[in-house]
Amino acid sequence: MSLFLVNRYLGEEEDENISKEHASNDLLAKLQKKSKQNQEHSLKNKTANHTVKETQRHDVVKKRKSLPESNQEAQPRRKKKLAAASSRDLESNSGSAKGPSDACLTPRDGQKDEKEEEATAAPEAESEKPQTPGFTVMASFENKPVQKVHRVLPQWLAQPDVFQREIKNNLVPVSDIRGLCAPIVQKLHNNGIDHFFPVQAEVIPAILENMQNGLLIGRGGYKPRDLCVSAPTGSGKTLAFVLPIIQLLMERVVCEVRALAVLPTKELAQQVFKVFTSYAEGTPLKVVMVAGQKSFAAEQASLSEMRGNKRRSLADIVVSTPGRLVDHINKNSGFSLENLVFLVIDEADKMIDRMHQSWLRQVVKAVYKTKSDTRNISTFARTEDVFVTAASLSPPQIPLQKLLFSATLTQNPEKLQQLGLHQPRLFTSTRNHSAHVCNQDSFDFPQGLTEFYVPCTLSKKPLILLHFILRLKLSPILCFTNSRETAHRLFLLVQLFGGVQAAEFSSRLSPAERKHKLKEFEQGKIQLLISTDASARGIDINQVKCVVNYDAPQYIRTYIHRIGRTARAGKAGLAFTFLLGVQEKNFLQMVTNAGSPGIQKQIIKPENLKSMEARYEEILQELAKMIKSEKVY
Ligand SMILES: Nc1ncnc2c1ncn2[C@@H]1O[C@H](COP(=O)(O)OP(=O)(O)OP(=O)(O)O)[C@@H](O)[C@H]1O
Repeated sequence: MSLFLVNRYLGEEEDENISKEHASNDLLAKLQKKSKQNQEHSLKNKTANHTVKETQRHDVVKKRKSLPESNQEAQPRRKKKLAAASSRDLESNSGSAKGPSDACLTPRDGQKDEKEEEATAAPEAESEKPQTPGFTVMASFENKPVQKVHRVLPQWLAQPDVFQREIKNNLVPVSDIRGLCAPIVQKLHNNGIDHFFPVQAEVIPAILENMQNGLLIGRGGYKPRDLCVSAPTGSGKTLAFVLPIIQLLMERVVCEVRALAVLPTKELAQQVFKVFTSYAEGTPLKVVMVAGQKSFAAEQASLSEMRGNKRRSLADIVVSTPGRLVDHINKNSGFSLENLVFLVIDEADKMIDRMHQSWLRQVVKAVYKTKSDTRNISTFARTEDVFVTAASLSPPQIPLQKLLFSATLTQNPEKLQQLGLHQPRLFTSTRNHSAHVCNQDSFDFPQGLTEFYVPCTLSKKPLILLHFILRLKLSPILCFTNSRETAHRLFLLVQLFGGVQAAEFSSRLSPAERKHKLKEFEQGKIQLLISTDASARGIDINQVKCVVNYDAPQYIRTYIHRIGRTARAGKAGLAFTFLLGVQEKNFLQMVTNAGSPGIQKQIIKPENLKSMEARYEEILQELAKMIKSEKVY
């Protein structure tokens, strides 16, 4: 019995009574006859066409030689010929094998060369071809205004997990977070933390939910999803990854590098290292920093040691900068990432910009570099599979989960794609994520921040800054310049003026000096820290009341990170940007487009600066001499 009924064409005179075999023989004979007829027919046509084409070509040449014909006259005649040809085709319809595409014509006005004549003449002769009665005039267009195309986000970016931006009114008691173990809760309590900030309350459980019996396993036994977190500056992103990582690794038996946090600068690496160390205290976990603050050999010794002829890891958690990390991957045979489970990419947008250094490719290569001997004895496999299938998970894999954090995370899928994320999940407080259409340069600003811009001239900038400290008592002030030369010059000027405890912070200083200056600033020993963008990102300095953009930042991301050094952890803060007349329009536009809740104008009256002007004129000359002598040495 057949499974499917196949209907076959049996010809017009199908006789119900004849046998199947008989019918198919008949049909075959009929088809053969028809095919023979068609062949003869097409042969005849070819000969006829050739003769007609030749005659046409002769006619065209003759016409050209004798009388020039205007387009207006020629066009209707050509149309008539075509219409006649197509109606003949429709009538005859002799079952020619040629397709309708042969009949497509595109006559153009005002062009009458030999080719065109051929094109119009040929279909006239090829009477067998089916043709459409009308024809489309090409090369003519309507001048419509072009509609703007909006980028459409992939689903994970368009539908994120959204949390509250406002911190103070949305604190979550630590005890409300499921899955946090008692030692971590105790540690938080000791550090004076009884409530989580919104980003922490959302992200910590999301990382913890993949932990089962000390193993990292995603939903349904698959690889866990990678997480991207976009939250305002000072919203507590560091604890959001430090706490779950410590909790998930604290039960480990053998010491191996299982978590790696990569940050763009030494200062940031130092800061995150401190937080990891503080929460790893009292657990067997060892945290090591490799950011170039010590010699390579010293870092090498802190990462691993040789026991007999066996390598032994001395680090569970490594905090690093990309350059030094790549050095250790390539030159330190004792550094292994084969057991890595968490890869934290902090300040992720900055780290994506550093992708040309191919640090991530090197990390991934080191992670999946399992030696053949260990593969045989290990219960778990480590292979870099493009597709996650049941087969690819047998034997069970050691997964690698990527955790991305930034206050200005790019929404550009092309850029994010470079990170090779696995089914990513986005956590954000940004409002515009709800729409499928995105504005790439829109970000969330800290709730407690008040923004001002100060219209000024170049020569009045130092006086306004001094006025802020000496009269308005706004210190401690973190002041940003666009270059280290400006930072240095301004520092010298303020020092010469006197009455203000100032310091500079730029690449002119050694890492140790920079660390020292930051410490003094935090302790309140320095009222004014004049810095380049070296301290703009991620640096968490307690009690910065006020940020001054002495030079207006060129990019919105720079602005957001600079002003984010104040109004941290739900506190209030002020941000002033000095603007020259020519900068005002563009700067205000940039800030408004970025989603700023509002930037107010702050005018400093000239009479408020008058009393400082004489002294200022005096020191300008001294400053010029000082800079000249510095250049000589
Ligand atoms: N739950 C909490 N309770 C009180 N203070 C907290 C809490 N979480 C974090 N903090 C403090 O808030 C400050 C900002 O935290 P953190 O540096 O992690 O912010 P961030 O979001 O990483 O900022 P940035 O984007 O600028 O790097 C820190 O001083 C931190 O100690």
